[in-house]
Amino acid sequence: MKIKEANAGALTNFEVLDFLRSRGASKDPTRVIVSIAPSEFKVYDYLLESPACNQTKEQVNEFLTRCKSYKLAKAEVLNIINLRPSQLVEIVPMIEESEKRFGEKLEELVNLVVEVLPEPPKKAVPEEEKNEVEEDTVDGKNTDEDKTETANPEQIDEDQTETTNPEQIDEDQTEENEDGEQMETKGEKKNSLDMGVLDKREEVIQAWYMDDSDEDQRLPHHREPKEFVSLDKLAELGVLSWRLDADNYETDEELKKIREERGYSYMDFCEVCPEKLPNYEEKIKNFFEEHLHTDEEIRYCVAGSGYFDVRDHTDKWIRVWVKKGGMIVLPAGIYHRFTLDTDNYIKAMRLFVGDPIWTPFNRPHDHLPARKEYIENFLQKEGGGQAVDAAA
Ligand SMILES: CSCCC(=O)/C(O)=C/O
Ligand SMILES: [Fe+2]
Ligand code: NI
Repeated sequence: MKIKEANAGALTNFEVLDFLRSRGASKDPTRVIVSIAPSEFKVYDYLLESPACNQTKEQVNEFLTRCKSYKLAKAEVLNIINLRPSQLVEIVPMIEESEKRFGEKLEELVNLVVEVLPEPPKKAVPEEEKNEVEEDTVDGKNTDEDKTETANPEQIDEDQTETTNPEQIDEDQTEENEDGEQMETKGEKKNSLDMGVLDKREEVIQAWYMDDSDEDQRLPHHREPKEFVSLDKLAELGVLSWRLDADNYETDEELKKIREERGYSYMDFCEVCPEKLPNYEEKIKNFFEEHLHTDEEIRYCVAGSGYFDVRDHTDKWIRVWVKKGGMIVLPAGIYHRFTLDTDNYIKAMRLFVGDPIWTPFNRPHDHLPARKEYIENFLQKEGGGQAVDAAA
């Protein structure tokens, strides 16, 4: 993460801590190997004792999404995430005219904070200081009204279905993609509060590990507690994702660029619902049979939503929820399946390199070159975890 524009907006303490960790900051007492300045280590040590220490990107995203209905100011959201108020007396000083604006809903907001954001680390307070601390703070936490508790991050400068309207674009226009297909457009909004989520894709694409229940496939099937999977983790499995402007897909330059770079010359739409999809019941059943394709499966959700389930390195199911604006690429050879969610509707743009082949190869189909290549490229890579022999 590079901060290119100072004062572009404040980051949450969690983001600063995440950044420092990504650069190698750890509790390792020697602190000589990593290229972190002593002043940055001070920030790191401070943050380790703050609520940011136990937060995850998924939790912060969930909070950012769920607190939107309260129409809080950015500074208010920032303070809430950084300080994690767990009682009314703690949240009141963080919100301007809290009583007038929220009344009883303030309690709801506190409940949301407590539900979504984890408890901060317990401070080891020396006996003799205990009384003093209790006098100055509410519940052991500083609630100074004027203070926006951020770690001043600007200063860290570092360097087979029915189709409609099939379309074929000229394949010669396409170029080999070098890398960076996952990159966000440069010069966009830079911080989580502006974006509403830490990664704008995560507003329309979320992933989590599934439970083992046999209940209705259209239910979310979260584990208890929820175990979210980041989009970066999905990319390690070869699952790429973008957030695009689904209301303007005809003219969307970003989509055009992706299609050109990746050679997606073919395009059509697939609407999954009983009224629009012939042999609906049979198709729904087939989509949910675990299978692979010998080419990428590219789906861009332009309306509705649905679940694409993919297997991870250890053969566990990850559920990828794709909503309007979310586009994903499942690599050739990955075992996966698809189901509608309880809203029972999706309209997806299907893209393909050249003439489309939709054939699903139901598991097991491990002898196929596409499967072998997938294992080699994604499951046997360093840090890729235990590769799975699906034939077993
Ligand atoms: C939303 S597109 C229908 C699902 C599909 O085409 C497929 O291949 C799932 O694996
Ligand atoms: Fe598929
Ligand atoms: Ni398919």
